[in-house]
Amino acid sequence: MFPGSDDYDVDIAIDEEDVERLLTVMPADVEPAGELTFARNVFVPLTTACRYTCTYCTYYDPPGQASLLSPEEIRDICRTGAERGCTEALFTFGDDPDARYTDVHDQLAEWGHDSIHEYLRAASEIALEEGLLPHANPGDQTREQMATVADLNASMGVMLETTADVQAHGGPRAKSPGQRLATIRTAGELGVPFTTGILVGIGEDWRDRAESLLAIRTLHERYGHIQEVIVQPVVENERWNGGTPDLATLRRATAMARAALPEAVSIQSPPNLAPVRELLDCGIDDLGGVSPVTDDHINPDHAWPAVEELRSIASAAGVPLRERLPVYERYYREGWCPDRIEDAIEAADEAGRRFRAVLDDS
Ligand SMILES: O=c1nc2n(C[C@H](O)[C@H](O)[C@H](O)CO)c3cc(O)ccc3cc-2c(=O)[nH]1
Ligand SMILES: C[C@H]1O[C@@H](n2cnc3c(N)ncnc32)[C@H](O)[C@@H]1O
Ligand code: MET
Ligand code: SF4
Repeated sequence: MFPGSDDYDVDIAIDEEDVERLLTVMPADVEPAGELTFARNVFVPLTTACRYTCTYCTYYDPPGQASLLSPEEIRDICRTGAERGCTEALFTFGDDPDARYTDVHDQLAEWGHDSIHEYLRAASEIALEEGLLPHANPGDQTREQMATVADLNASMGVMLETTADVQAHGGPRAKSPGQRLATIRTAGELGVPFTTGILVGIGEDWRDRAESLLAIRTLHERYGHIQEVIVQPVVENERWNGGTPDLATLRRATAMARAALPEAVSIQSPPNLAPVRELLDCGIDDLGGVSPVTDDHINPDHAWPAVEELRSIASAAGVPLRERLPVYERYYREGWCPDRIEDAIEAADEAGRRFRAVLDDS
């Protein structure tokens, strides 16, 4: 059905009638949300080594030049974040650095790790020790890789981006939609609360957007694990001059996401990349993770707004702003969280950091 589906044994059939219905959805057809949520995080870019070469991405460095954060650097970032009231350590970094990056491999081996996932496990331990809840998005993951870190993560994520074969993902080192769908499925099988989303403006058309959202819905219907769907505009940078979607496109794509997913699944718009004030009537109910401490290392030209700005946005929408944890409340209540995560939430409360109050503040 989707490019690469067979390679990863992904069995998702999209109903043509559902596609047609989504293609008619406009902003006026969706209900605005009753509140806006956000999370406070620190961005921990473990490595800029990446197996892929997405043409819109300035994050990755070529072999020989890639960075690798040391355990001490990870601890420093997490400690500062905890001191500044953050709840989440966002581990998002280059996808599965392979044998092309021998220097990265050698450094990991010197620190006693066979793979980036083993290192991610160690990094998640550090975050927990410093009082933060890990949320890892290392891109595509095998079941074995995800299982290596799942018990130390409050939630995990990968952007589906698109189910279409687009040139931006092309070339010899191409992302495969089938592999990304398989990653989202694996999270469902392992019971990991999950964040995903679409990247708008990378060469996909309206039908591709509808099919991508329906593929996410299908996996959520099977496992119930999708906590939020990000509708993210691609933004220009020194590698990407393919433009950013115009407002009408972004409004329609956001409304389409709202219409495609059940109400319990949040629709997130990133306030440093998208004109969120113009999207408030398109069904968004979450503003994602913002950091008082670190840059958005993926889009460093786009600074996070301060929480005061989020408050002003919510007030423009006439709805309350509520802080949340990286794991959504219902998953915590329904017992999805691994023991270590439940313990960390409890320990934060005992230390006066009130993680449960963030959950309860609804
Ligand atoms: O699951 C993901 N979360 C991403 N997040 C996290 C997200 O905004 C929230 O922290 C999650 O909603 C946690 O629930 C980002 C946060 C940033 O600060 C910058 C970039 C991203 C990108 C992603 C992403 O691709 N996937
Ligand atoms: C964390 C997510 O950031 C997205 N990402 C990478 N480069 C860009 C860009 N130029 N604009 C917007 N999003 C981008 C990818 O979809 C990745 O999954
Ligand atoms: C730094 S981009 C986010 C993580 C991963 N490389 C991906 O594209 O999915
Ligand atoms: S978007 Fe992620 S997978 Fe693509 S090149 Fe950048 S770091 Fe690698």
